[in-house]
Amino acid sequence: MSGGSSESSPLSGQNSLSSLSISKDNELSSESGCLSIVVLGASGDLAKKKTFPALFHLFQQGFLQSGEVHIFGYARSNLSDDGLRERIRGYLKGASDEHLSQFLQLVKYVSGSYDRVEGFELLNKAISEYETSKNNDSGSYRRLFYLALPPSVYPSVCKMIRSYCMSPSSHTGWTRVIVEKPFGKDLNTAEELSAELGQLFQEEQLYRIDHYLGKELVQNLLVLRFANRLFLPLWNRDNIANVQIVFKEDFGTEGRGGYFDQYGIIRDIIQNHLLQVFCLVAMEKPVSLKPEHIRDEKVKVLQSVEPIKHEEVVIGQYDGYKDDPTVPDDSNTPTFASVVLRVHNERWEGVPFILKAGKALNSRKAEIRVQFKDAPGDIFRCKKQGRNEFVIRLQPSEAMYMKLTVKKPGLEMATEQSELDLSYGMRYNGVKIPEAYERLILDTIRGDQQHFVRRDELRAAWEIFTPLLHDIDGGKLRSVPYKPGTRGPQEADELSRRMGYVQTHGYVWVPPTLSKV
Ligand SMILES: NC(=O)C1=CN([C@@H]2O[C@H](COP(=O)(O)OP(=O)(O)OC[C@H]3O[C@@H](n4cnc5c(N)ncnc54)[C@H](OP(=O)(O)O)[C@@H]3O)[C@@H](O)[C@H]2O)C=CC1
Ligand SMILES: O=C1O[C@H](COP(=O)(O)O)[C@@H](O)[C@H](O)[C@H]1O
Repeated sequence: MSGGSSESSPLSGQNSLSSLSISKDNELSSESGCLSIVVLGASGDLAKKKTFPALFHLFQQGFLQSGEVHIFGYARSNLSDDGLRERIRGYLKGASDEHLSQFLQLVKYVSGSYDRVEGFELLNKAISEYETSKNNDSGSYRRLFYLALPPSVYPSVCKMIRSYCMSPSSHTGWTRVIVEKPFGKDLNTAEELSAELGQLFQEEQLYRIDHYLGKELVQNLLVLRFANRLFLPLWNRDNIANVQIVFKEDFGTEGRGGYFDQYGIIRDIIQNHLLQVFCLVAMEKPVSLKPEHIRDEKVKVLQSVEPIKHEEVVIGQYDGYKDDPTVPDDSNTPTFASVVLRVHNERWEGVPFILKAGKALNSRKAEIRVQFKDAPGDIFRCKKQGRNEFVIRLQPSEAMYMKLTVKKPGLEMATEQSELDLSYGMRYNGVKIPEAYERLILDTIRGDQQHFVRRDELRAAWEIFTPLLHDIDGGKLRSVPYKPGTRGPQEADELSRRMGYVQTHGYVWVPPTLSKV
């Protein structure tokens, strides 16, 4: 790995990948020069809770180096450099005061509106001053814009960036733009947004972020599926009865009711995060690990999804959701949904994929549960012990475990359900698992689009959900009420049963301990 800057990073600089990028043929190539990272919407929630902490962690690990990088916050609020630094300081954890102040010194603030020339001219001036101050004639000028903003201002902000803030053509380098979801509200609005941004930037410059693609166990899915002989012959309709991809939160919309009510849980979680996970579980093996090969396969599997049937959907809304003054009294917006996807291809015909997400439920977790069919000719008569299940828990406490039937230890020939267990906390004790945003911002700097959503992928995703969303918006499906702190509507468990999911009864997990060797 090449070192890049001569100025030292807090952690010795041995991670200095700020100067490495993944070229089109997936080889690492080196880049040096100035890197300007601009966080637009710097005064907002996402910026302070996710974007700046992610940048800080990259800095701490030496991926961003003082000598090469400068960070600009841009927003309408009237703040000074120190004002922004104070605002984000409390969210930057786990470092010495010295590292923290080194990082904060890299952060500058520019105030301006999102649709006026003056602000963007000021921003460009600030970036250029930094670039020329580095006396960087041979190196490249790299400009990364992170849009931590409501999507309504994406088009005007992107026009301004395109007109006033691009990396100067007098130097080598690049301009890249990270855009946050929601990418539209349905197929038409998403296509309009794509067309507007597409007129301003090449697809290679646009990074549509879905932070679930940055989670450790989501990134593990391709390795798991395609590097393990064990799974290759099993991963299909002959062996798998059903797949559940589940997101649960144990809190409600909490002050975000106004935003949430415009979108609902399908647009907020299922159409993007869970569908991305679904792609990685269901897609065919890509030709190689090149981003385009992977994304080609994702598009193919999305295009093989059949139209969603109303009778294979349950939507719900928790009691008390409408107490939020920003939510209309007659809102039908779902805070819970369970939606069955069916893939019309040779591998998956007949296997239901149940995508379930809900707020204000009984627990917080995100997991993939692959349930296998019963073993034929069961001489142990052990069906009561449950089916094999392979569970990948994305959060909290990353783990993957295979529930399987074993002989109960003892003199009798009795069976019970147990597990092969890979709990990351135990197996990778002390290893820090990177935050999703951290990883994805680093990918952007490296020019690796593998974990970002391509335009045709987005289109295919909206094609699946738009008819259902329009029917919900038009009142053709009604949200069933459910009590906060429960599993959601009973109708959803009923739907899972109808889809062939067989719940295991009597399985008790005993967390492993090495103390009784
Ligand atoms: N390494 C580790 O950390 C391991 C942990 N464990 C723990 O052991 C416990 C049991 O594991 P496991 O059996 O996999 O998970 P659970 O018992 O939590 O859930 C199993 C499945 O049953 C569903 N379910 C739960 N209650 C009902 C109900 N009343 N009606 C219909 N469906 C229901 C769940 O749905 P839903 O998803 O909606 O809740 C889920 O799909 C869990 O807490 C698990 O985290 C087990 C093995 C390894
Ligand atoms: O995108 C979103 O994700 C969060 C959940 O993210 P996680 O990484 O904590 O699982 C969710 O709370 C929010 O509603 C949604 O917009």
